Amino acid sequence: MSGYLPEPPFSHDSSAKTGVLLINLGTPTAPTGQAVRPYLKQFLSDTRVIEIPKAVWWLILNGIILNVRPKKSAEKYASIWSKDGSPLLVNTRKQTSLLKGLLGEQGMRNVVVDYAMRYGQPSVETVIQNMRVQGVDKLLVLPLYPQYAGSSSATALDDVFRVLMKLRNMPELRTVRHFHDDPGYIDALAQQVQAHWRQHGRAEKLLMSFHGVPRFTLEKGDPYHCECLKTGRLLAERLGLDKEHYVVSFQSRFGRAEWLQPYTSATLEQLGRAGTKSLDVICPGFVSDCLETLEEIAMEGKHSFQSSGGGEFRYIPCLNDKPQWIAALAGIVGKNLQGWQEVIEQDTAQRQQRAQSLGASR
Ligand SMILES: C=CC1=C(C)c2cc3[nH]c(cc4nc(cc5[nH]c(cc1n2)c(C)c5CCC(=O)O)C(CCC(=O)O)=C4C)c(C)c3C=C
Ligand SMILES: [Fe+2]
Ligand SMILES: [Fe+2]
Repeated sequence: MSGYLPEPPFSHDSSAKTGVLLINLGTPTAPTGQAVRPYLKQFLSDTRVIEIPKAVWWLILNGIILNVRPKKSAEKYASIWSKDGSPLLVNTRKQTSLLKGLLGEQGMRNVVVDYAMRYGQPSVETVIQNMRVQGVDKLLVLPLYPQYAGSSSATALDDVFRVLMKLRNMPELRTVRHFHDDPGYIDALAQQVQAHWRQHGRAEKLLMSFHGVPRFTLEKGDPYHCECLKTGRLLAERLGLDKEHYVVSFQSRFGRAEWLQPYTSATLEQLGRAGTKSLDVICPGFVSDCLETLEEIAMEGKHSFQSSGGGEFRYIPCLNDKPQWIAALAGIVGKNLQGWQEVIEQDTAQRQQRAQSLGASR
């Protein structure tokens, strides 16, 4: 038996299509220890995420972490869970359907848009197979992480490559590495901050908190840190903020190793101790609100800032389903589809002509 996945049935009639596959991290199916455990097991078994010798990590993961963390994480998930499910999933689903609508309005025919999750469901394999059944033979993959990191974007792309290795008839492939300095994305963030300022006024400082990664990854050549700083600088420039009025920090430290600094938690405490009267906080590295923004920042972060002496804490939501973000996403997709759409349109026109002339000769 070959290790290939089945090929979709061949159809002479189906015209070729482009697939746009958005990939996000994934999230548990329920805010319970039982549901969080397999999610964490898959996530934390990824060697792009945990770079400790496999045998040692296996013991720590199975002996300690998977016995303790699922219950604790589940309590945190329960505090942010919505009636439609995990915010990360709900937001990713909305973004997908809004992007599909906008690309259609922009006249991009024969484009199939869908999302998959790196960990959990829907899996990359299921979604790619489903796209192939719909006639997709050109695939654009866009990990929903503005800044490239080995532990986020690269592992999402690994998943795609693993699926392609199992296909006899591979689609053409393009990948988006990052969009940390894309003008549409920076502009969407700036509009989000400005809308918040119009509603609540402007705080003393703006804190931009990005997800952290271990510090050694920077030393070994991962560009993530530089890309976060660049996003921060571009956003500050776009908002007209000078260096005293904004701070970039890194959150979500996992384990004992040093991660990128300054840590968000320590920064919030310092700002609180320094008597900061009001603070705006945004998480520009997340395009969807999720556990790390809604619980760790908007709840825990607020508490540590205020209990250290800080004043008003105003969390600015992620881009989620904001029209300016969906427009930016469509712009990134459009740029990356250049050339392909023309081929598909020519192909469709030729098919139609052939069908017409066949009809006329009958
Ligand atoms: C924004 C990009 C992300 C990078 C880079 C990233 C690296 C990274 N994460 C962990 C460990 C955990 N992260 C967890 C949640 C989580 N992480 C991201 C994004 C990035 N992670 C998101 C969007 C989320 C939220 C998921 C949701 O369901 O809402 C978790 C799970 C929650 C918990 O138990 O704390 C872990 C664990 C590491 C180790 C790492 C880089 C090495
Ligand atoms: Fe993470
Ligand atoms: Fe966290």
